[in-house]
Amino acid sequence: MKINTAEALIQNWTGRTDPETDSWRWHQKIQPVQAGSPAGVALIGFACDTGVQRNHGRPGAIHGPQALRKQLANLPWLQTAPLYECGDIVCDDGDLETAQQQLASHIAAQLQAGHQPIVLGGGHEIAFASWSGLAQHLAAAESQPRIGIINFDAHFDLRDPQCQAASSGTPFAQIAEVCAHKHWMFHYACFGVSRMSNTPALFNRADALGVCYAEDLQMTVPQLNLLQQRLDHFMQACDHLYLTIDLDVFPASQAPGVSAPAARGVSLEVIEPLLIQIRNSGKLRLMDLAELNPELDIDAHTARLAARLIHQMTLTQQ
Ligand SMILES: N=CN[C@@H](CCC(=O)O)C(=O)O
Ligand SMILES: [Mn+2]
Ligand SMILES: [Mn+2]
Repeated sequence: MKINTAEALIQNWTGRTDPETDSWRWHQKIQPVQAGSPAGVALIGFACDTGVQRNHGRPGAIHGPQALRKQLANLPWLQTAPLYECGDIVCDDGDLETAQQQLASHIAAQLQAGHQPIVLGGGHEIAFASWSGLAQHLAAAESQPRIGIINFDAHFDLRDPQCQAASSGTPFAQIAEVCAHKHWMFHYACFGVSRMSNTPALFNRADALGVCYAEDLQMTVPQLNLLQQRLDHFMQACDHLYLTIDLDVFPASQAPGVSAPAARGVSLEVIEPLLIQIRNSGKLRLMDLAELNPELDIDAHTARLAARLIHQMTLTQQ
């Protein structure tokens, strides 16, 4: 495990500079986070594909944070909250568990400082670390925090960690185990899950754990209203939201740069309004983006899509 510091990474935030007034871009606004920085959005990288490798996927997500920052750098600045670079946790030695612990502590520290972290993955093993960071932070003030996990994903990622090493396929089952141990509710929604990409054993585990899910086939524009009602109902039962977006939820034509591209997928047309609903709920504490694999991307389509989602989620409610 190693750390890329915020001060080192800030040098990489370069891009176009325009002569007109009111033409700021992200690379001109981002600052390295410091103790006492006013509350803002805190970007943290998790450069890791050890979980994908353990899950027999295609490596490359370790380069995700760098590719994503490159696309974020040139976005026009429409945001109101300050934006901070907080560095990378790099898992370069196969020791996923240590890297996850480091990321969790880093996230908890940023939350404690009043920031809203956005974590740039990295394989979906990021989710166990992200949730653990939020849990650490909330446990300091609440005995039984009501956390809702919203995952946009073609997969449940509920593989049994008792039968296999922790990986990109196990994070939500790991979280369910920790919740059971702590007597916390496990409130998990998976939007976009595909019958073609999950065995019946995983659907059965989802049912046993009371997971709220919408299949890719149900996630169409005519169904959007119903999906919004279901999302609203899910969000009402919790106080804090952790949003995680596995980019393989999108059709392969929109997101080719992932380990396991979707044959069908769910279109941005449907996902974006749901994300805006989550943003506007006032309960979102933490989000991450998982599975961006620049080595498999085509003309950075997936990285651009991921950057758009981050842009959208950091806008103030209109
Ligand atoms: N995070 C990925 N999870 C999927 C990967 C599936 C695949 O590689 O085909 C899973 O374990 O089900
Ligand atoms: Mn997936
Ligand atoms: Mn996943």
